[in-house]
Amino acid sequence: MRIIISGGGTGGHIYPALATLNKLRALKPDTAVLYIGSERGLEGKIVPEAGYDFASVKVQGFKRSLSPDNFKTVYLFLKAVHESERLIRKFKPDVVVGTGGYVSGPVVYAAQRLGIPTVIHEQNSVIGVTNRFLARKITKVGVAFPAALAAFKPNLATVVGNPRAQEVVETNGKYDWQGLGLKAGQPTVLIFGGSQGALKLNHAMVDAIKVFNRSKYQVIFVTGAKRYAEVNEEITSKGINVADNIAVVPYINNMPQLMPQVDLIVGRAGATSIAEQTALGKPMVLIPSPYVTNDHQTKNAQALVDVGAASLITEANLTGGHLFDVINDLMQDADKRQAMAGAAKKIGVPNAADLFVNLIESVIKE
Ligand SMILES: CC(=O)N[C@H]1[C@@H](OP(=O)(O)OP(=O)(O)OC[C@H]2O[C@@H](n3ccc(=O)[nH]c3=O)[C@H](O)[C@@H]2O)O[C@H](CO)[C@@H](O)[C@@H]1O
Repeated sequence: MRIIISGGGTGGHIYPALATLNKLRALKPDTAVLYIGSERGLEGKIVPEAGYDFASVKVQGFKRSLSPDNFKTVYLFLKAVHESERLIRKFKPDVVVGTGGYVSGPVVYAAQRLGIPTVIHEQNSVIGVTNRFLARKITKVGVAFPAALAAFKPNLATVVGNPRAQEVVETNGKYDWQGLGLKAGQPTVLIFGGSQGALKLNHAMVDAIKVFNRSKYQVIFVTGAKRYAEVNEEITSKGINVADNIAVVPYINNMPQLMPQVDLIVGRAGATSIAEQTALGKPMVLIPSPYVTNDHQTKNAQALVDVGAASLITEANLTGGHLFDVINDLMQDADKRQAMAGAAKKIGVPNAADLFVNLIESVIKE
């Protein structure tokens, strides 16, 4: 099979694409792959590191207000369609797959213009702008949440879960705790604000370090790569001591190895993170980002709170003290964590990569 895949901007769109490619390669080692991403997104670093050929096009998002910048967005889009057509003609894929983010718009649209089968994956329960645009001419759609089915024409979309969920479930092996300066076999909470880190969560965590210093469990505080320097400055300028049970790090490169090992996960309610955490059956504290389209993270989080898998903190109520109290209560209560873990696991889709790969193969056979 020859496949072009595109998705990017943030990890939530990139990791499902990579998990799909990894599964395809495991099943069919001779699969030829080209990943097309944006020039500025995280994919420019993550994809080549994962060992896939990478090409980039330049795109930017629409501003919600009437802004002259939107003319530039349209111009870049048309240019990216043209460039994608050139890449597609050269690579000759059997199928072109989009996993969301602005960049997948021109790439999948170009394939549609050239009459090549196209598949998109929607990670969220509320369908994104790019996927809404592409849906008009799409061959097949895989969605993570049943709630997203209604956004597509009948029989077009299938629930497949999120391919990255299967990847974290199938990854085993030891984690290098020493690399984080922590110990293996200790109760541990993992705190991260999506793939880019979250400003308010970081501030709250810096305030909470003083109290976490005295806790009997370990804390991994992931700041987001771009925010690492500013978090360290804040820690230093406030004269805060960081005890040995706490690791402050910019990014976790090997999340599928780490996530299964931790006892509680605290973070945003991005769809891909949630898919991983439910498939693994992890108790969660979610602080949904209020800055995303149609407030979809609050909907993602609420669905988990409703089934008893997560506790919710709104960003408006997020302080260091409150964050510590919620985490500390759960870390003292193994029964509660176990009940939440069981509820999470019930809604996880641990075979999502198989399901999505089958969907992709079905359009080629058609
Ligand atoms: C601000 C924004 O637009 N957020 C969206 C974006 O979030 P974002 O990119 O933050 O996505 P998610 O939280 O869904 O996924 C983050 C991914 O990055 C990984 N990870 C994270 C931190 C780290 O240090 N290492 C690491 O590997 C996680 O394990 C996960 O696989 O895409 C999601 C999926 O469409 C959406 O639901 C989110 O609303």
